[in-house]
Amino acid sequence: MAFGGVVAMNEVDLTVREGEIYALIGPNGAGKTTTFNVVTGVYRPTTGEVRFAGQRIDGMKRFRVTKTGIARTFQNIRLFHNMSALENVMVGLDAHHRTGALGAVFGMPWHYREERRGRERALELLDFVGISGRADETAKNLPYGDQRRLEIARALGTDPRLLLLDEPAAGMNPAEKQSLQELIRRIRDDGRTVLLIEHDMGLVMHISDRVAVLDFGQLIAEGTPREVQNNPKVIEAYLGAEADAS
Ligand SMILES: Nc1ncnc2c1ncn2[C@@H]1O[C@H](COP(=O)(O)OP(=O)(O)OP(=O)(O)O)[C@@H](O)[C@H]1O
Repeated sequence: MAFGGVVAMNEVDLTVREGEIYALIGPNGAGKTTTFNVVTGVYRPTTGEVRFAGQRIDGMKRFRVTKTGIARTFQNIRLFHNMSALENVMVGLDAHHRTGALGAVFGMPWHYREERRGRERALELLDFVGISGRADETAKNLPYGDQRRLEIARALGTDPRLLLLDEPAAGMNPAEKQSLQELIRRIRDDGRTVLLIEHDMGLVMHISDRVAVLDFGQLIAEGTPREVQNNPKVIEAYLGAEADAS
């Protein structure tokens, strides 16, 4: 993936297996978010392919990618700040509803039935992520950790086979990180695959089945957490980044 002269990802070849928790790590600017954007249809890769469950998805429009079974959260939380937690999840579900706005305008009975079902499903999802007690609170008033959970609930609303989480632990305290870790495991145990960008190495090394390391747009290592931690190229990339920052 190139942006003018900047090659953000260069010959990155990754395979995420069904049912695993796979982490993408690397110093700032390594190409992690770009990878998410290429997978989810925000960018069309300059060259190369993206396949999901055997199907080519590179260059597909974002809503089509969603329909194939991929959902994501963002590094900077993107919620409807003035809506309640419940409404935020329901909006995500609406994309999959049959009747939509027309049914609402004409007061169709099936619309109300679907709305009731949507409400129930949204509550289930809030319960799953552990914030059902805050369903009616306005999103912007939720504590930061709960806003991140709400984003995950909303992403799960499309019933994805693959969930991409962009720095889910950012800004969380240790207790919140611990329960996030459990939540990510439950998402996987629910039959979904998780692809994760995360800077918190403790969390990454605890929950990931495999880890890929990007540096300057190149894939420099891939393997189990232990393999990656002991890889000299990885150690160098991180130490180099620290030296640059100091
Ligand atoms: N739309 C864009 N236009 C131009 N350059 C871009 C664009 N998106 C990303 N880049 C460049 O691609 C490179 C990789 O950026 P990316 O955001 O993917 O890194 P990252 O690994 O996610 O970093 P961070 O951990 O800081 O979020 C950077 O040099 C960035 O400036």
